[in-house]
Amino acid sequence: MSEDKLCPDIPNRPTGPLPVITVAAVIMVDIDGRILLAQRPEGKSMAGLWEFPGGKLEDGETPERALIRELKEELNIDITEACLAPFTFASHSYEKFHLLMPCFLCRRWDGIVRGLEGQALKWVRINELKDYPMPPADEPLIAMIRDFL
Ligand SMILES: Nc1nc2c([nH]c(=O)n2[C@H]2C[C@H](O)[C@@H](COP(=O)(O)OP(=O)(O)OP(=O)(O)O)O2)c(=O)[nH]1
Ligand SMILES: [Mg+2]
Repeated sequence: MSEDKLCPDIPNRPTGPLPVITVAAVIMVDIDGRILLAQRPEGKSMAGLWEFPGGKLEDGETPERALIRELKEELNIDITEACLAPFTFASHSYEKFHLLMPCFLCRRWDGIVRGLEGQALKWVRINELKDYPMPPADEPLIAMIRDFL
């Protein structure tokens, strides 16, 4: 048997176990097909990068409940579970944790989007997404969104 590996190890990948953190995210699409990005504020990890709205699940919370809560807290809008369509997920090892991020699509919400936590918000066309640097976990999602929209 050859020792050659079909899938070589990714360099610099930590070998010890990483805590798995679940973050729910939503790709909000407006009537013109633009997508909402939020900029991570100064003082947070990955500050300045653009992300899909959402956040970490609290104990006992489903991804859908977490998004309903986060979008109210962060964007001042109301959404319902029925308007959250499971779309894809990201699974990515950062240095200190492994991110598991279920991503939903949402085209309907109540209220006007407003950044309640001082974060910059931007409605972006799919072809412009490349101009907004995103966390590494998000990079594979861009092609999936482009294929879908
Ligand atoms: N909401 C969101 N988070 C993302 C995306 N991509 C990505 O790597 N993340 C990471 C950044 C954070 O580590 C985590 C989001 O959790 P959070 O928004 O509740 O985190 P936080 O800023 O309160 O806390 P932290 O980053 O200081 O740990 O997931 C994304 O598209 N949307
Ligand atoms: Mg958040």
